[in-house]
Amino acid sequence: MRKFYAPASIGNFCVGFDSLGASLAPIDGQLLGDVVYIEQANDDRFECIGEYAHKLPTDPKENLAFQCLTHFRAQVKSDMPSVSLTLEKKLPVGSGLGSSACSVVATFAALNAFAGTELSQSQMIELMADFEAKVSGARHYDNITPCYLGGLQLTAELVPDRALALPVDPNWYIVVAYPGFALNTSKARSVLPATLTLSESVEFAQRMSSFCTLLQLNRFDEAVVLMQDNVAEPSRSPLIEGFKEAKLSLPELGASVVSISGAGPTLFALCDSLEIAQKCQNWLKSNYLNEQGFSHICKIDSMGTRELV
Ligand SMILES: Nc1ncnc2c1ncn2[C@@H]1O[C@H](COP(=O)(O)OP(=O)(O)OP(=O)(O)O)[C@@H](O)[C@H]1O
Ligand SMILES: N[C@@H](CCO)C(=O)O
Repeated sequence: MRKFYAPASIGNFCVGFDSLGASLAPIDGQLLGDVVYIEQANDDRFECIGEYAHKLPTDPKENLAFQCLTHFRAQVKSDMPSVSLTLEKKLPVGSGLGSSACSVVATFAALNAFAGTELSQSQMIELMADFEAKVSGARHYDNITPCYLGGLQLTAELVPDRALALPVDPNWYIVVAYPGFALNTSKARSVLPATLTLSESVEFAQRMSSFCTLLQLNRFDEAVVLMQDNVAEPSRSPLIEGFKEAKLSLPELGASVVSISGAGPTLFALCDSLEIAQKCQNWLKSNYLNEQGFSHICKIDSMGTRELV
């Protein structure tokens, strides 16, 4: 039996709507992401287990991981031996942590390794993005590529090889807080502005391009100052109970940035010390999470999807 783990990620990373994404590694070593188990079998079998399995449709045909298996057999390797595939669903659905991307990326990574197909990185990314597009209502790569490759990625159709890794400040701590309720990505996309004015578009381009360039120059503190989301956050924040209060309170505790992770409702706070991160996490535990919620203090994961041994 082989096991593949795909980590959670923060889409948009505040300043790069649909174009920046960061992979997450909790500092306590917990696995925050989905795991796929694969082994040869007499016929194709699929099972979904884990803490959030009950939140997914019971019909395997409606599970993205099973759909990836069917697609891989039909389009990539029809003579692949039969497999038993198990998805351990460890991330809540509709969380803003790239939950569907985790299932898709872990499954394709497992199938590619099991079948020995050795698809190129670009082929893998395209396969994965096709499935992300099915559920979120738009083709975007900002959960797929950080989840697959690790790191903070500038990632979009126009980006060479779909992804360019950016340097990150080794001092950054990222507190993620999932409040305990779901927000469907397609719903969170339906409230977005249909158009941006010329000045809004120019400001977005200036922020994102300067942010990426400053990271390349290791001028991290100046990059962080530019982290403001004028594209998605204003229309999405009313959908997320408690977000506005957190956005006001966490900077008083020292957070450098507070923003929505992906489509929400998970919130992330970027902090430049562990002490600040712990204070922010305590506040979030008392004021943002319900009984189903959770929070982790993370670093940016540098490994992406990997086989667990
Ligand atoms: N293995 C799976 N993992 C996650 N979602 C799945 C899976 N299989 C099917 N789905 C369905 O896909 C949809 C995913 O919705 P959505 O894009 O809002 O969630 P998400 O990917 O979990 O969100 P986010 O990227 O914000 O974490 C849901 O309707 C869910 O039932
Ligand atoms: N960039 C996507 C991420 C979805 O998790 C969005 O904000 O809708």
